[in-house]
Amino acid sequence: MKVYTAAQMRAHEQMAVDAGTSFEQLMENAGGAAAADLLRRHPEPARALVVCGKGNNGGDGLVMARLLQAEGWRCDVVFVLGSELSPLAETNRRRLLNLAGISFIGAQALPGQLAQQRYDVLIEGIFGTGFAGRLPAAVADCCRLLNASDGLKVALDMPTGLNGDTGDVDADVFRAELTYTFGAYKPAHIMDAGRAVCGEIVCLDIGIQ
Ligand SMILES: NC(=O)C1=CN([C@@H]2O[C@H](COP(=O)(O)OP(=O)(O)OC[C@H]3O[C@@H](n4cnc5c(N)ncnc54)[C@H](OP(=O)(O)O)[C@@H]3O)[C@@H](O)[C@H]2O)[C@H](O)CC1
Ligand SMILES: [K+]
Repeated sequence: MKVYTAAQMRAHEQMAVDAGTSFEQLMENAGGAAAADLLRRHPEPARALVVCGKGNNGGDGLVMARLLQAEGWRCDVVFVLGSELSPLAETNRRRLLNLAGISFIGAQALPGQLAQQRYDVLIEGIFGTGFAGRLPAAVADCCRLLNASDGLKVALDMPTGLNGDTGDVDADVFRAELTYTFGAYKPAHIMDAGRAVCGEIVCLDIGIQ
């Protein structure tokens, strides 16, 4: 079992890029592998909420949204840390514009939306390996809302509020039922406190060593 810290992930990602795979392709591989597994579990078109931060963890969610909508899913996308995204997340946000089945909802509208709309799947791409420090209040509020909502709770790489390197768990951590991690497990995935908030953990190949 491969277990990589955030720094080791960055090093292996760079090795893959040096060997000819672009960062963009790595993100496509991550979102693509997660979407493929989800589609095997839910072959019928369903309705998903994709909650994104501003980094590449959210970018993985945006790739998933595109691939799920291509299979007839309806995906609502929300950005909880503003609209200034990482370059790769922005590229994948643009790819969603004008696609049937994709709607963008404002972060302010999320509580009302969750009260009136039942989602089959909640995909959380707020923070991954780039997370450090404490959860911002807006993110903690969002995680509480998501935790109280129906629908399969899916975390990308790690549930937001779980530090992948240290295993520290915030009180308002997203409580996932399924965690898709990419390239390798992260230290928190094999710690008891971390495992308790990840649900089933599926490690997906994205083309790094
Ligand atoms: N490593 C790989 O091979 C691949 C990784 N993928 C996915 O990308 C994420 C990691 O993406 P990254 O952009 O590095 O980081 P995150 O998306 O987790 O978040 C970074 C942004 O979050 C901000 N941040 C961090 N901590 C806080 C905090 N406490 N409060 C507020 N904001 C925070 C940070 O901003 P800074 O200003 O602090 O720098 C970043 O903007 C990985 O987990 C995978 O899901 C690829 O898609 C595939 C290859
Ligand atoms: K996440």
